[in-house]
Amino acid sequence: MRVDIVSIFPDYFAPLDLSLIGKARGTGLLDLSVHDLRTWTSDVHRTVDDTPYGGGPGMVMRPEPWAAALDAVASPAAQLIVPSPAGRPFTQADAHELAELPHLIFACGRYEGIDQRVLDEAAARMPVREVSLGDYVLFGGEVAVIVIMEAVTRLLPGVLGNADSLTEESHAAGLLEAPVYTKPASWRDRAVPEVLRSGDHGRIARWRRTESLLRTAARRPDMFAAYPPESLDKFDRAA
Ligand SMILES: CN1CCCC[C@@H]1Cn1ccc2ccc(-c3n[nH]c(N)c3C#N)cc21
Repeated sequence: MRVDIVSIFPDYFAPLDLSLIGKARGTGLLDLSVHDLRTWTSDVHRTVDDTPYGGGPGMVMRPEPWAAALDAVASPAAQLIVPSPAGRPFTQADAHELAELPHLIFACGRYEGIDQRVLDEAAARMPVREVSLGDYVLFGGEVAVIVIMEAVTRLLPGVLGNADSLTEESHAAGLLEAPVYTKPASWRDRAVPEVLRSGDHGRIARWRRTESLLRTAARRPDMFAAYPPESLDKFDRAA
């Protein structure tokens, strides 16, 4: 997978040199380039913003540098991902869709956002997705891109050592994952649930599913309501 990120703060993406994303870059699973939008400015001050038409607070990112940047990094297979508080909520399903694509371009907005004509112009030649991480306001798109990059990269074949972990985790099966435990068996007078130390894999699987269902019902009624009724086991904590 090829990924191009365009931002006025390219150093924000230093974390993408670390851990499994850094390893994926090193092994060639991920071809990631980070670009400074100011590369495509033409004035001595390297200006990327200007006052908003119609008035209002703050500044808006000018279309010319963005158009030149997108021209420079685009390819026939590219899709443009634009983080925005006005975007559609980004979900695990979106992560799976993006992980299947050959080339992603991320446009990181700042200030009050990017001139709308940049997105309109891009949409004339490639798919454009405006996505939001959630109902809160960030300073810009960079943090969202780091989150999306982690959600997508971990789905690429060969990045996770144990692909099984992708099937059991939260949101993968439409449920929140069950609690996890490790040694010691008792810690500050708190014991690990006996079933997890029973060696009875059937009981363990039933216990984990029940815990997932209970957690999802309690914490994410929206997810629980969407869970196919035919998939619901009876709640059996006597696993
Ligand atoms: C604050 N400031 C004036 C109001 C409008 C937004 C602006 C800041 N800002 C500029 C570009 C940009 C991109 C994404 C986000 C963002 N916020 N929350 C999310 N879930 C986001 C995503 N994904 C915020 C951004």
